[in-house]
Amino acid sequence: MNAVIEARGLSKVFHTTVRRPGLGGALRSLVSPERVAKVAVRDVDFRVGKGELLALLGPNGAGKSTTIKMLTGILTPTSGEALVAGVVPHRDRERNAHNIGAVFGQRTQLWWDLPARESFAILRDIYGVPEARYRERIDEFDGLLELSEFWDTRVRHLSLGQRVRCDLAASLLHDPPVVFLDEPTIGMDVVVKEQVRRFLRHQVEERERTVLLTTHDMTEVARLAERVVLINHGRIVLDGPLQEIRRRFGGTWQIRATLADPADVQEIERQEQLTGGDGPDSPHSPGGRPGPDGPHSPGAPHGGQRDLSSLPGFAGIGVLRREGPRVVFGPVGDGAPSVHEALKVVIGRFQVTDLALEENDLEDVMRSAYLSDMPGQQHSSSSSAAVTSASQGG
Ligand SMILES: Nc1ncnc2c1ncn2[C@@H]1O[C@H](COP(=O)(O)OP(=O)(O)OP(=O)(O)O)[C@@H](O)[C@H]1O
Repeated sequence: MNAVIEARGLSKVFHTTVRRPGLGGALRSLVSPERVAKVAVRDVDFRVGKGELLALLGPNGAGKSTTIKMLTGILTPTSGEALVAGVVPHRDRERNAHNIGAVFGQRTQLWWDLPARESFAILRDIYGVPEARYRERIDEFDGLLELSEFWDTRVRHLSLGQRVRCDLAASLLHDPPVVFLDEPTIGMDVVVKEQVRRFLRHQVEERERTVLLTTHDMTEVARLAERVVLINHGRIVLDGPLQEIRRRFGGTWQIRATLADPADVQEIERQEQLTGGDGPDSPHSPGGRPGPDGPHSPGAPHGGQRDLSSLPGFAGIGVLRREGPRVVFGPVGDGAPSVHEALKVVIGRFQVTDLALEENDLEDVMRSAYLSDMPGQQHSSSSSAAVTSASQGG
């Protein structure tokens, strides 16, 4: 992959002065200030290719904004290197500014007392955008974000959703190949969020921009990101496709199917007997929906019980429950496929008359992923996702 954004061993340590409690403590702090080092980002490596949207995810205080600030040149890394469109951001801020657009959801780059139209004209002049190009882009952005209805309103009077739409358009006026978005849709209503997501998809798919996005909104992640980097305590704990994260931390899907062919039902019965299953709907069968803790949760089939792995293509797929021809398939073990892969296998092998899917909510998946990043926990490695075991950072 030809990387457009590259972080190599990127680290940032903040040094802050702590105030001791009480009046005596305050006086002592004045005379001999106590300095503490906070490692916000440690040894972070990732690459993002042209036309790729990567979601940088992690709990509060994980180090996402600090990483973005180093990649935009706002902060200088303590060690390691950032390279964005061939430029080291903090060393060549001017060239970097021409290559990137950035939106920090909580702040604006527009002039508070000017109407949006005038802010845009100033940015056009700063970046030297030719008039014809400027018109073209404004038309494109207006078509996607409906800016003209508040074009002449002072920025200070815009609603949050209107202001962020303006900020998004403003950040792309100079046609940068790289865009950084730090929680761009925070506080927006669902309609505006969807509009912004369509806009971002357009920028990635049609304009081949490279986008690095942080968000706590899992719907956003599901709609926009194919690949995610998960950061916790300043370290990368996982870098891989969203499907891989679902598989690893949220292997709790179910496929409910009614088999049309009695021969298929017999085949399943045979497999159940072969793998030492307790038979359909025994008191020992897993019963309800597996828990949110992944394949090893108490509800998931385990230890080969009702495992269908010996059927071609069924590795990692088992029977959770069965009542005659009505079968509930679910994941078995660490190598379980995603619900979409499993669905292909099930309908490829069996004729079904009735089908329903249930997949774990992405919020639950991410909660499991965040919680799994505890000292002493090891993630097993995988072919399609680079996984690093992380210890708790300071
Ligand atoms: N200027 C600073 N001085 C000292 N510590 C800082 C500074 N900026 C950030 N930190 C600390 O670095 C850590 C990472 O913060 P950062 O803002 O990067 O997290 P984040 O993942 O973006 O969190 P959130 O999702 O809450 O925005 C936090 O512990 C934070 O307190």
